[in-house]
Amino acid sequence: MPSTTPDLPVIDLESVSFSYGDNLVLERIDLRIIAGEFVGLVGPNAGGKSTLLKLILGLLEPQSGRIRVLGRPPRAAARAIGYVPQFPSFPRDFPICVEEVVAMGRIGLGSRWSLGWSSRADRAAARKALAEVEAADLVRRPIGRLSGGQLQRVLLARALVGEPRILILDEPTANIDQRAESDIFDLLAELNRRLTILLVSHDIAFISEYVSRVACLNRTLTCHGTSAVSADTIRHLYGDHVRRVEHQHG
Ligand SMILES: Nc1ncnc2c1ncn2[C@@H]1O[C@H](COP(=O)(O)OP(=O)(O)OP(=O)(O)O)[C@@H](O)[C@H]1O
Repeated sequence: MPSTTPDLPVIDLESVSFSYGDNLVLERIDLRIIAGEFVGLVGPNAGGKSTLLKLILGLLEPQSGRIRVLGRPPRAAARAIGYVPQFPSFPRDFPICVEEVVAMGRIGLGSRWSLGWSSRADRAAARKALAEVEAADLVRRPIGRLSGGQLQRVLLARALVGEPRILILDEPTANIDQRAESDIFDLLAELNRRLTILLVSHDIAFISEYVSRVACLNRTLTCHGTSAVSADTIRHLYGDHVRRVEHQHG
């Protein structure tokens, strides 16, 4: 895989358009993310955020334009991406423990699963990833018995267990309280020391404290430095009726 140099964007979209049938969801999107950036992708409901992530992950193909991830077509680079989906991609009442859920993040990375169970190496990698997200104590816990914040940490560990170079997260803090949200973002700031991060959020005010750049998506894309994410930007994106969410940190 080509190495990440300052000249080679980690994620590069050139004039990408995508429609579901005749519903044009993304129009001529240009987005270039370089190594070490932490980009927040914001926008209204149905603005196309999840669709854009699916294109970068190689789960969808654009009708026009070009996407490169680490210089390669998205599918060829999929192993370099750790993905935290908007909702858990497994039933929460599934009778497995946290360690197995995290180890599943190694399926497809050459790990040897037999009869549906992970190898010793996979479980060791899972415990390492759980320690990194400060959730080592949850290792034997059934997945259905976690709080929202704990579940998000476990899903983050699952994304990290394949040792990706890029982390993509779709609304990772949607259903958790503010304290847990701050903790997750502190963790992401730490991970950003070695990983490039692209994160979808509804909460512009909150993420602008953490990210290096905000990309605003509502079928077309506009990018701002974090300081430019003003009340005007929010009004332009969401309309006057949308309340700006304020958070207290400290
Ligand atoms: N599989 C699909 N088939 C048809 N239309 C879809 C599909 N997935 C999404 N859409 C439509 O595409 C548009 C963009 O959806 P998308 O999920 O990308 O937006 P979003 O910005 O992530 O929204 P939200 O913030 O509500 O999660 C919406 O109008 C949605 O109804």
